[in-house]
Amino acid sequence: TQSTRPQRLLSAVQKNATRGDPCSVVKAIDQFCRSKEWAMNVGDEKGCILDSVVSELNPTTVLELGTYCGYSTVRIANLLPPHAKLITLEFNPDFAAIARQVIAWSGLEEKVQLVEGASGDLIPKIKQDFGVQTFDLVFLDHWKDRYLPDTKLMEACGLLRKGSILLADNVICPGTPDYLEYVRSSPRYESQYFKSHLEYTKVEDGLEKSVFLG
Ligand SMILES: O=C(NCCCCCn1ccnc1)c1cc(-c2ccc(F)cc2)cc(O)c1O
Ligand SMILES: [Mg+2]
Repeated sequence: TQSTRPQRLLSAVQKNATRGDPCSVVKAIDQFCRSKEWAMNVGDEKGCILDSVVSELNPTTVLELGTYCGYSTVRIANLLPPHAKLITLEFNPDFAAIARQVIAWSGLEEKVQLVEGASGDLIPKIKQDFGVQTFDLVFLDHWKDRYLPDTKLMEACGLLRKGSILLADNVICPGTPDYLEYVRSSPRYESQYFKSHLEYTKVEDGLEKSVFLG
């Protein structure tokens, strides 16, 4: 039977990266996506912007919406302090199965909790089921039409506090127009656009960083 792109990406990690070395896992995925097959990881260019936001914030609680193969999960977890926790939600069980193996190969399982399911169903359960009260950082990288409803849901569930940071991928390509309009016009957010490119291409894309003002 035919392998899937996530399976081929995982094979490239297991072949070219060193177990327990998150940087080599990130490098192996970027090399695979540049030289073999494009895949929808945040990528190296936007990944550097992600790294700088994480490093500056030094978060202890992080929520990632959209794990895919775990590329950004590994980038973020690699920069977290010892007892910090990253919860990552993935709807697609095939993606989740690959991501678990990529995260394990990087040796960062201790810092990561991957939960399978729909963000709309899981977000209201986070406080009771995962022992997190609020998130210092949320990385949005799942279905683009879920960014806005899930942001409103996180507000309603009290998962954001004054100073919480939302960092959203793909605000230009594929685009999240309703979300962008909301965080840029709402008095409850201070937003900033980081211009970049769609992963592994010359197409414009960028990250929107929005601080929740409470
Ligand atoms: O759709 C994307 N991500 C969501 C994947 C499914 C999420 C499932 N899920 C997880 C949790 N809840 C639901 C995405 C797409 C593209 C892209 C850009 C150009 C193009 F021509 C084709 C594709 C680039 C990205 O960087 C992306 O992130
Ligand atoms: Mg993305």
